[in-house]
Order: sequence, then structure tokens, then C-alpha cells
Amino acid sequence: MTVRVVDVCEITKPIASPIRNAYIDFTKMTTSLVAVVTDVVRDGKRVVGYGFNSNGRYGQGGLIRERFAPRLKEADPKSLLDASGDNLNPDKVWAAMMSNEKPGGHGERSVAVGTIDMAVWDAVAKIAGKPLFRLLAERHGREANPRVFVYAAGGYYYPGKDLSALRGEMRGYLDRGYNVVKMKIGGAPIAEDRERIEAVLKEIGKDAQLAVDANGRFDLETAIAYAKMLREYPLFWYEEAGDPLDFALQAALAEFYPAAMATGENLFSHQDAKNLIRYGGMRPDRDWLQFDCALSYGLCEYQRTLAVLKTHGWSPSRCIPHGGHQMSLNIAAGLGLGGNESYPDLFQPYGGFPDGVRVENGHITMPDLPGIGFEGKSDLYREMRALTE
Ligand SMILES: O=C([O-])CC(=O)C(=O)O
Ligand SMILES: [Mg+2]
Repeated sequence: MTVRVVDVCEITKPIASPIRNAYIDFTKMTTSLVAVVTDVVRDGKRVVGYGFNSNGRYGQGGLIRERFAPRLKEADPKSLLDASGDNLNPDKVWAAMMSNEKPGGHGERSVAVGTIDMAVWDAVAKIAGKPLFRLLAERHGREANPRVFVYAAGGYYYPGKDLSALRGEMRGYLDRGYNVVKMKIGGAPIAEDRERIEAVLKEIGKDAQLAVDANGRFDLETAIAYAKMLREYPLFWYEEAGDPLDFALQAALAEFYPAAMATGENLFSHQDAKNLIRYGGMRPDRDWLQFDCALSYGLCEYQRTLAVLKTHGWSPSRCIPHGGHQMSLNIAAGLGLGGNESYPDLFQPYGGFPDGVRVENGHITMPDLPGIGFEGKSDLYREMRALTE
């Protein structure tokens, strides 16, 4: 048998909502939905892999159509195969996409490549006839653990949203089985954010923990002022205080914030991750890393990031990716990450879990679906199928 990539399709879709974090609103947010069509037939149908990018960066149609999809389609099909010749080798596909690309400049293309890479891994696991998390665990000589920690991200600034609406939102997450919730900070004056935090803590009581996310808004002085306020509360983490590339700020913050910090969703390569670990003052015994493969060159690159972490004494269990997609759920279950983000009420149908999967005690259990498992989420799969029909 051999495998050919016969087409790579892209469509840019809205994932808009009337919400705001400390930096941006999401009223014009989009995502690229991609299908990698192969000539392999399973159960009478062509194997198609699907992918999309996470919220926060916009759709990548231009780059995908002009550079990355043509390179994949023009590559010698044999050059993309694994040693058996029966499946694609994702690293060879990745290298083909990245031919004629200079190093650096990750933010320009890491989302486009990450989106196609998701579809390639989906196809590879489907061709192998396995859930991606089981394929990954096998390749890394590990035991898969289908039970994955998930937390509920929300707590955005909405027009007209008052404290009781914020409390109601958080109560809703607890009712759905979550025991860690996250809210935005830095989009209001510090005194107002303190009131919002206290209101949420009062609502969730001992049933859950609260993480807060400043989305990179603060300068050093403000980040420290917030650290002094936040350390009065038993928070799960203090996320992205300053600019994602201001490693000196992050390191200085550690002096003022002894509890857990989190960052990394806006770092786009294993080189960026290495710099964060070298210079950002992040502590492997308590802090969290949020690199999101769908924004940062995909799972081929994420494996290189995990290798960097290992060299520096970090366990994969300190990683809880940004983005709330099933791809990272598979990586978590297959490679032992600490869990995954989820947005119970936002960015649908792209986020969330296959139909019928419930959150219990802050965890979900991965069903055994081939590939990433998109076929098990009917609203999402409907959009995906429409791309190739
Ligand atoms: O609001 C956003 O840009 C999303 C985000 O930071 C998160 O989920 O951590
Ligand atoms: Mg964040």
C-alpha cells in the first residue's frame, strides 16, 4: 500500500463572540478549518484528516493556500511516507511544508503549519486505525491515560456583565463537573478586578479553585501590583501577566508571586519555549506551561518542545495547553500532560469534547475513536464534512 495526499482544502470560519479580555475583543475572531484528503480508503470512504487553529490568532487562509498546501501537494508522494510505506510520516510532511523557510519569524507561519499538522496527525491515526492518543503513547513507549484533567475557561468581560452574571457563569461550570475555573483580569481597574475575584471565590467556595489570566496586558509595575493583590487569595494560577516575550518581567514577577504562575500560549516554537525556560524564571515544581500546538507548528514541533522541557528538568505534567481543542486532549492522554483547557460556552463547535463525554470531578475520559475523534462531535463534524463534499 502507499499513501498520497490528494488535496488540502481550507476555509476561514467565524468564531466570533461579544467578549473581551484585557487585550482584544472576539467580535471578528476567525479560524481556518483544513482538510487533508488522502487516497486511502477505510470502510468504503476516503480517509480525510481535519484541523483548525485555536482562538486568539485569526484564520490563515492566505498562507495555507499560497505556500503550505501547494508544497504538500507538489511534494514527491514517496518522500512523505514512513518506513513501512503504509502511512504518512508527519515529520516528513512537516519538513516538506517548511522547505524554503528561513529560521525565526515563527509568528508569521506557525499557526498555518500547526493547523495543517493537526489534520495530518488526524489522518495518520485514522490510517493506523487508532485513537491519536493511543498511537502517541505507543510511539513514545508510554502507557496512555484516557482520563484527562480539564478546567473551564471563561470569566470574560462582556458588555453589561455584572458580578451576579459572573458568579452565575462560574456556578454553571461547577454544575457541569469542573473544579477549576478561570477568569480574565487586567481589563478593568485593579480595585474592580479584586471585587470580581472575591465574588467568584465566594461563589465557588471550597468546591473549586480559580485561575486568573491577564492576557499579557501588564507592564512590570502593574504586574507586581497585581501580584501583591493576588497573593492574598488561594489561586490556581496567575497567567500571562506581561508581554509573552518579556522573559525578564516574568522572572522578576516570580520574586513577588510565590504561588503558581502560568504562561506560554503566545510562544510559537520550541526555540521560544527554550528561551522562556532559560530566562523566564518559571519554576518546574509549581508553574504551568501553556504552549498550544495548534498555534505553534503542530504536534511535530510540540514533541520537540517536550524534549526541550525534559532537558531542562521539566515534566510534561506541568503542561496544560491553551486552546480547548481535542488535539491537545489527545496529547495529554497520550504523552502525560497535566491536562487541557476547555471553554464550555465559547468558540463552538471547535472546542469541547465528543458527544456524550461528561466532565466528572474536573476530568474527562477519552472515548476510543479513530484519529483525533472529531467524528464523535456531531456539530463539528458537520462543518468538517462540508469542506470536502
Ligand atoms: O482570551 C484569550 O485570548 C484566550 C486565553 O488567553 C486563554 O484561553 O487562556
Ligand atoms: Mg490565556
